[in-house]
Amino acid sequence: MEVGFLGLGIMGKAMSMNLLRHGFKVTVWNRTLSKCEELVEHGASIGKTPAEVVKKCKYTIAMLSDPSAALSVAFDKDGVLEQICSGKGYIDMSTVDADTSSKISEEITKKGGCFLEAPVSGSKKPAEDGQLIILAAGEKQLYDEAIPAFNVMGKKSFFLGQVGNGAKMKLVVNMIMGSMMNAFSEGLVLADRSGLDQQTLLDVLDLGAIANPMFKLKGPAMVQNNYPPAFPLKHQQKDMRLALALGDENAVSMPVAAASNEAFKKARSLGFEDHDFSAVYEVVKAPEHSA
Ligand SMILES: NC(=O)C1=CN([C@@H]2O[C@H](COP(=O)(O)OP(=O)(O)OC[C@H]3O[C@@H](n4cnc5c(N)ncnc54)[C@H](OP(=O)(O)O)[C@@H]3O)[C@@H](O)[C@H]2O)C=CC1
Ligand SMILES: O=CCCC(=O)O
Repeated sequence: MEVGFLGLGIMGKAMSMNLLRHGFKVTVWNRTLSKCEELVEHGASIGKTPAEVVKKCKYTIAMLSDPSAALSVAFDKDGVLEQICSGKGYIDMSTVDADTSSKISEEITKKGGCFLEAPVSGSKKPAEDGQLIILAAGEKQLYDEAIPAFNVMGKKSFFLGQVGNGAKMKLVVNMIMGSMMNAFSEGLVLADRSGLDQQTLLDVLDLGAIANPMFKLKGPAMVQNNYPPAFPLKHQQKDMRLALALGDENAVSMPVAAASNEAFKKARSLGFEDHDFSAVYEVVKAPEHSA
């Protein structure tokens, strides 16, 4: 199966590498073209523009930072829309809001192409290990055709119906995750300031009802003030912002998420945007601190 892949950041690089490892023919494009080189060493071809990739491939996947990047790659000069046509599918796996996804879907469909949104749960390591959770919505036939690729990139795929449902599900999940990270950070600070050992807190948490892979993975690094970027904080803040907008649209009051968003915004303004999102711990610990 020949697929195009647009966007070779933390996630896109790992996902496209997995496709190559499993025998897919992959043509890659990245805004910063030099990032394509490592993939080429592993057998990928390069497309000079998103349009060139779409022209060459029946299926093209995108994994881009945010709504403005997703719109730009689809709509701008040399973008996806220039070459999408009947018989071709476009699968956007970026985390965006439902409106962005719907705009892209509408224009792809007008040109005769098929569209699927398919954001993912899971971070750098699950992407490397092909263990993502795929939250797809849109054209069911394209979903069925994409299953061989999804099976390589993920451990489970959900088909959630009409375009927008995948985006919304992803934002709900990340809203919960961002709020949990803030509560976890407060707990680590409270343990420390009240004279408890933080490692013991991690051990206690890991044995109880609120044990979870995120605390287990990030906790030991956080207590060492170490935040190697797996999920960049700027993207978590984008997801909190988009989830809060979804809350506004649906008149859902989310004071916990709103307070968490403030902490992520503060962390961004202090220079932690490219650190892992667990760096929000720095703000909870010492709001006056800077990176
Ligand atoms: N990291 C994670 O744990 C997870 C991330 N996600 C989501 O996946 C998406 C990608 O995340 P991740 O790989 O971590 O992000 P990165 O910041 O590592 O990569 C972002 C990618 O988007 C590209 N990009 C940014 N702006 C533009 C633009 N205007 N035009 C074209 N390309 C652009 C970048 O290109 P360039 O290299 O040129 O900057 C890069 O390829 C995001 O939506 C994120 O929320 C979802 C699940 C987990
Ligand atoms: O969007 C990023 C999600 C990160 C994760 O699920 O661990």
